Amino acid sequence: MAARLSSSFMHRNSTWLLPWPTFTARVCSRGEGSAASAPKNLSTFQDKPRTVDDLPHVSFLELLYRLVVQGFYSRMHELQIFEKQRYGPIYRDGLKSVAVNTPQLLEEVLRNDEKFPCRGDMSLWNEYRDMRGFGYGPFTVEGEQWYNLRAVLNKRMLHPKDSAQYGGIINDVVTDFTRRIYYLRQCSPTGDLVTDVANELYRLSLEGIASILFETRLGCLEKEIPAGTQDFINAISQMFSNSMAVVVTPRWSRNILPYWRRYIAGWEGIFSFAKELIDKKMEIIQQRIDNNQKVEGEYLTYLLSNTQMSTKDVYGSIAELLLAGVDTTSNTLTWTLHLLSRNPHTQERLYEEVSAFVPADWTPSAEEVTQMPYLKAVFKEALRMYPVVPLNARIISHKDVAIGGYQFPKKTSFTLYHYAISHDEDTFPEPFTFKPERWLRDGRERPNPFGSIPFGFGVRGCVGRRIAELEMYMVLFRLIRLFEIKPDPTVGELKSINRTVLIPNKPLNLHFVERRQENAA
Ligand code: HEM
Repeated sequence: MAARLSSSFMHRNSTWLLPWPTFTARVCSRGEGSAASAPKNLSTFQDKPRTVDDLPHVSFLELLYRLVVQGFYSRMHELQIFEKQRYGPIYRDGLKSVAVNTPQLLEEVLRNDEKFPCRGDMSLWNEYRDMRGFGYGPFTVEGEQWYNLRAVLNKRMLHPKDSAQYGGIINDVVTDFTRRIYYLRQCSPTGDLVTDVANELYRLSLEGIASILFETRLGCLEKEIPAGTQDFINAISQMFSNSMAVVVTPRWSRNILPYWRRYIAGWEGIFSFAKELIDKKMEIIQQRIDNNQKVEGEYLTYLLSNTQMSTKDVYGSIAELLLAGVDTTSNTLTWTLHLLSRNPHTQERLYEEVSAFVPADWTPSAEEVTQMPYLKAVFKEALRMYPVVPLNARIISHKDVAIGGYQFPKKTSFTLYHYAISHDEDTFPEPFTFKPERWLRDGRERPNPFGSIPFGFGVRGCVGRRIAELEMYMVLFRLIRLFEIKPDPTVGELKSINRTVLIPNKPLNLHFVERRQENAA
């Protein structure tokens, strides 16, 4: 348990990480198995139904050995592939959850999603909210309350038409970002190098999501980040970096050791920043109401004035949306730029699509960028190779289920090994090669849709998907039209490490060579 928790809350290289839930639900078992065994065939011809006891399983000690001695701790996504080779498509993992790692089994699990799907225990996050009387957000709330909250949050966000309304705001942010890229290039010795691109994309993503949620600009793309915004970024970092210590140290030590205090201080910083912006917006809305003026605005105004949500619930939801939206989007963009820099032919094909699509001096609208098949295929493929959320979970709470020919009682926890699935050789030949063409609808056979579902599935799937896609399409469109992106040979090979989201193991530098000739043409 601690291992999964720690992986979920690690902090590194100034990257702040989204916690995926920890699993407290155990597989209900009729008894412990003995040694790890070889995978068994999923034959349906057998005397009695197979149960969890018939599954191959990994012991906790073995998991510890792999993580600590074999060094899979930072490469838990690679451990998914290692275990798949050793134990087969379905087995009990070292934390006693049922691991599935083929598109077919993933589909079976997710088709059993209940009305209120559950990923796992979020009590560490809930504790702070309970202490301060803040409401729960989409990550922390469960059951019917979650369902009602999503009904509210989904509006103005989930449908492509909803996200299109933010096209103007996002384009403004992207314009500032390209300006910043020009500025950073100028400061570099070669005149075109941008160092630590992931950090720049983090600033872009935070600015983008905040401008939608708060309807205000934070200034992340200015030369110097404003102090209040920097405090907020530091607070996120502080909360995540102390989470692991809080989990592994006993409750009685909370007043003695510094971790709990720091962890809570991190949350205080996050909520006080969000609260200040929300309170400001409420004042503006109230003034307009008092003056009999029409209340107009984007997401926050909608939550505050058009829904039955209490202010404390708005605080909870906005904070969680903000935390969920930044690392995911920025790391996806980082991997995409990295892949394009290493694949000039792909980049050229993308440039052809981009430059043929709208006139050179034209800023594309949301409708326009979402109609570009190759651009979309590039992101689908980047997310297949680097699914920023490499692992997810479901607890089937209220019914017994049959998955892969095995019977499982209710409350069984399933771990969804997305990294292994999206590198499944049968579904994706040459799984480690970047081939956006796989995803084109040009008559070729398309891969199993469950082979890569980077935004999750069904009613509990990602609420920010359309906004993230729009932002990523818009920024890539503009960058590719302006620049040819080339690798910095001094960086060497970039590897992915797992810090809940997949991040690069070292800073990525890229050359942004201006396509001046072509732009002028
Ligand atoms: C490339 C960007 C992103 C990726 C790959 C991504 C991926 C995911 C995944 C895999 C899940 C879990 C879904 C499931 O369990 O089926 C999720 C949930 C969630 N995401 Fe995203 N996400 C991204 C961007 C965003 C953004 C921009 C926001 C905020 C605007 C956001 C907000 C959320 C929230 C609130 C949840 C929890 C939903 C719930 O439990 O009901 N995400 N995301």
